[in-house]
Amino acid sequence: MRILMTGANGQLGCELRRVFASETLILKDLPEFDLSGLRIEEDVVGARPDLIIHAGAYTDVDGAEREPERAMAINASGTAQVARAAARVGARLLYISTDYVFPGTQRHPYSEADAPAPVNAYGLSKWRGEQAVAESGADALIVRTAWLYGAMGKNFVKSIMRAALTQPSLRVVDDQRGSPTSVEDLASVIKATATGSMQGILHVTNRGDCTWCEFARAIVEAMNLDISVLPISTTEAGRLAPRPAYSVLGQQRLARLDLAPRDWREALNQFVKAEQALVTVHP
Ligand SMILES: NC(=O)C1=CN([C@@H]2O[C@H](COP(=O)(O)OP(=O)(O)OC[C@H]3O[C@@H](n4cnc5c(N)ncnc54)[C@H](OP(=O)(O)O)[C@@H]3O)[C@@H](O)[C@H]2O)C=CC1
Ligand SMILES: Cc1cn([C@H]2C[C@H](O)[C@@H](COP(=O)(O)OP(=O)(O)O[C@H]3O[C@@H](C)C(=O)[C@@H](O)[C@H]3O)O2)c(=O)[nH]c1=O
Repeated sequence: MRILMTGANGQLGCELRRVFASETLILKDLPEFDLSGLRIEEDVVGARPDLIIHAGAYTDVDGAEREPERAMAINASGTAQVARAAARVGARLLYISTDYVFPGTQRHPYSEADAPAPVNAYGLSKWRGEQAVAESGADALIVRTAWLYGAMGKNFVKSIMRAALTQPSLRVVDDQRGSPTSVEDLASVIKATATGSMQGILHVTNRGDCTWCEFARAIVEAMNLDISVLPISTTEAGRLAPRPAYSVLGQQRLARLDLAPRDWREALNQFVKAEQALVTVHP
């Protein structure tokens, strides 16, 4: 199978390359492949893929608030080109989207049928991307995930692990709730749904939920460190972009497929141990 991956050098892209290593991979990322450019559709059509996994995106949430047009060009217009190309060549398309499409006003998990209403520019641009995928007529599955971490690239787990080794205490937001997700677990669900006929939207996260502060405490605990993690409010954190206060994604559709991933703590503990082992071997 010829698989075209966008965002191939990102944190999810690196894991997808590992999982799909036995297939013919067409890897796309900056600088040669720029989703904000005008040649994306032709480029993808020319590659004649059977499957497209579209993970490339502008993912800096505060950055998107500063330059919303650029986020929109990449995440919405770029995605529209990828989706049109998928429809033209008859390729199946998996588009990776986010919990940040939801407003966060609910206090029970969002289902695939709930209406998005993003509170920040990143979330809006990703939702526009979803709409373009749905309108393209391609054989497409929108995979919404959340709070991703993996060995490659920047993420919350690696930031907290670094900070915990150098700071006596940490201050972390305690009024936003979501579901941490390991790229390893997400990639195995992506693999399971890559072929087949599932369409529409699928929510995929690790099981369970927490606040960022609870997440940070679990990271510190997994590191066997005894430092305090102090809860703060979103306002105190002073980040530019608003974030949903609650963005837990309901997993009913995933459970029906018998694909429900592990509890977030189990996945996190394994990840932290592996990261620590790496640091011990290569100081
Ligand atoms: N990270 C998270 O917590 C979550 C992510 N998602 C979604 O999952 C997907 C993968 O995320 P993740 O791997 O974490 O993100 P990364 O930022 O690690 O990877 C995104 C990749 O896209 C590339 N990219 C950025 N701008 C462009 C552009 N103009 N043209 C082409 N490629 C570009 C990035 O390159 P460079 O690094 O050089 O900018 C990077 O390689 C994204 O679609 C994201 O929206 C969904 C939920 C949670
Ligand atoms: C590192 C850190 C973060 N925070 C807060 C800031 C923010 O409100 C919250 C999360 O911070 P981050 O900047 O790591 O995460 P953020 O960029 O909001 O993460 C999001 O990324 C995009 C791409 C997604 O799609 C989402 O699912 C989600 O993972 O935690 C602290 O309070 N203290 C800290 O030390």
